[in-house]
Amino acid sequence: PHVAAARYGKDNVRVCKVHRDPSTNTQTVTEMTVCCLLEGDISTSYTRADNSVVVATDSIKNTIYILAKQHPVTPPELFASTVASHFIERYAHIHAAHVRVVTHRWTRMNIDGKPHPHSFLRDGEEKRTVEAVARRDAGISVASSIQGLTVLKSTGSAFHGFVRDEFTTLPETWDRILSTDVDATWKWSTFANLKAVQASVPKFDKAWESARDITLKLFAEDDSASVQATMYKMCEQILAAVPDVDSVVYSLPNKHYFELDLSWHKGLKNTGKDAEVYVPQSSPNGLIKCEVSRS
Ligand SMILES: O=c1[nH]c(=O)c2nn[nH]c2[nH]1
Repeated sequence: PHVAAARYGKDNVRVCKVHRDPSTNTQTVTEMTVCCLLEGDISTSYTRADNSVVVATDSIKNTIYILAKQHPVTPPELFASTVASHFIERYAHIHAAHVRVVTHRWTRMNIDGKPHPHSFLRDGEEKRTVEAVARRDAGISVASSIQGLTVLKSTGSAFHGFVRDEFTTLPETWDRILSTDVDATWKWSTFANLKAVQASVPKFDKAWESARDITLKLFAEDDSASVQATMYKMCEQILAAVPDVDSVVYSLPNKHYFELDLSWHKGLKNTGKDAEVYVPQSSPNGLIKCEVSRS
């Protein structure tokens, strides 16, 4: 037997960085959870108990804090690339570094109609996530995501015309509740090196805002024929809005809200056009995935 693949490192490294701007007496908070896994000439640490090739995961954790102190932590695309590049540059026997940065929401409070200088709120568990992979002599691949953005629309969603056979019980509908947790990823064209990522810094926040706005606008306005049809439109519009992105990936659970027949109670009408009271389903859920590439 031989080691077919291996990577190791530290997961769930929680980082909070406070930026203080004395000129405006305003402070900004960035909180993230980092995972950093290394690949390279490390097989002997598995096969021969050879620890001489192991950069301890504790040292990886220390490095993440030091780099957070010495370098910008925003946009997350830059920080993830900074961390990944560090390990390739510093250790000749490490050939790839996989870094995931999950950023949490700390939205500045508006107090009496004014942005507060140093107070923030967690307005949702939605995450902005980045995965950067730096490979020796092969540049840096960066994928940006929105995850856990939970949305619901109470109409404007239909699902009919699907396969009807001896396995089918689902009634067709022209008007249903649609709810999902958005998981959207846009994959950037490979960056040659960290300098190339730094040169693209102005594009990352704009791309995230575009992807988020496109997702919410289409979710709200599309007269949805299915999750599939609506998510494809989201992919198309993100590709059109962000030229440096090669492909877009969506993974959307269909979080069902079932109609409830109450007619057994004195003929109470609560289905179809009379539906008002629904039963939210925890499980099972539909799960609809797609990747749409530019060419
Ligand atoms: O939007 C939907 N797509 C599907 O594939 C599906 N299957 N059941 N309900 C569904 N809704």
